Amino acid sequence: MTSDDHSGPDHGPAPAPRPGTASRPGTGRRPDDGPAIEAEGLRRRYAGGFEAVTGITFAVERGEIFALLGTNGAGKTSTVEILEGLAAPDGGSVRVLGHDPYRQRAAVRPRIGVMLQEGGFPSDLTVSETVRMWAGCTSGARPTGEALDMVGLTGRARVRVKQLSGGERRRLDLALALLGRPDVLFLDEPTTGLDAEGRRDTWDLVRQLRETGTTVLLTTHYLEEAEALADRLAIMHAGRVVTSGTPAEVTASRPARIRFGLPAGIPAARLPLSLRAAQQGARRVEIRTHDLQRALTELLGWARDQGVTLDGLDARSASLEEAFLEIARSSGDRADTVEV
Ligand SMILES: Nc1ncnc2c1ncn2[C@@H]1O[C@H](COP(=O)(O)OP(=O)(O)OP(=O)(O)O)[C@@H](O)[C@H]1O
Repeated sequence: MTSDDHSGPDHGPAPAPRPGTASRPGTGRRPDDGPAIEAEGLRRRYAGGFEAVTGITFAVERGEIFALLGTNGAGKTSTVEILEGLAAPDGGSVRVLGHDPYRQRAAVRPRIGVMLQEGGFPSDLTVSETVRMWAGCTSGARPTGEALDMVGLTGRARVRVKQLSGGERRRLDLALALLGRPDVLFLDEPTTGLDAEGRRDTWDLVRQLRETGTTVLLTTHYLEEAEALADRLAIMHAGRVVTSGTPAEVTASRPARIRFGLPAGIPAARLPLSLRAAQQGARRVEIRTHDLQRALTELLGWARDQGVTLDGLDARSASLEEAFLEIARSSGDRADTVEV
């Protein structure tokens, strides 16, 4: 595969010289200054005119883990493919390590690692043969043993790819993306199909890569993954970035939630006015609040005074999942929920 080949699976850096460090025309900035990834007003249109990415802007700083989240069909893959240089934007601009990843592919490709959703390896090769094959067209590749060790596949080196489990294939994909010691690593749903331990191992590896200065852009449907890993994130919906920031920033504006059940014979209407949430007769009550401590204190005080046991009491701060669901939901709050 050459560095200009835009077709098929494309994991690791291809052989090419490292890019020069001349200033970029018009910016006065050297390619090695500034964010690792910059997208400005980025658009992607498919045949028939459907616009999957409708002018998004974001930046990923060097050495940062950045998660791109979104509903199905939000436009994540369409965006990432442009960042990886696999497609040209239909509007706006994109820079990876200071270069246009599509037009200046030879400068960018050797410095990025790509883990696609579907790896597609020759299935008759063994794991170590596959890694050696990719290493053969990667300049400065890690030794095969090191790459396999990083992803926990050392014990499977002699196994044919077709005999690997889905999770093991994801790990092999990751090993190939890491082969060329990339400065920027693109991970498209890296832990899909991995068991809980494999997922944790991958998280540890991604954190170690950040320690050594690697920039990581990942897409994931696992919100706890984004919460655990991402320094910053963006949530996409219908081709737009709806919100972005640190996980704490994204959840900060969302209300906390208290849930409980009332005993039979105690209608929700008996709750203090400031907490009254449920319709008459509803058993499960959900209260949303921007002042969790105050609302909880009031609720517990009321329950004590009334001698009421709150069944299954559960109070929690807003999570990324809630922020995400709020964005994904087209309708408003449920009828038995109130914000206080
Ligand atoms: N080759 C294509 N031709 C036409 N439309 C496409 C093409 N690829 C993707 N789309 C459409 O573009 C939109 C965005 O798709 P994309 O794969 O980027 O979303 P995504 O956020 O990665 O979704 P998912 O989470 O389901 O993987 C979807 O409506 C999809 O149907």
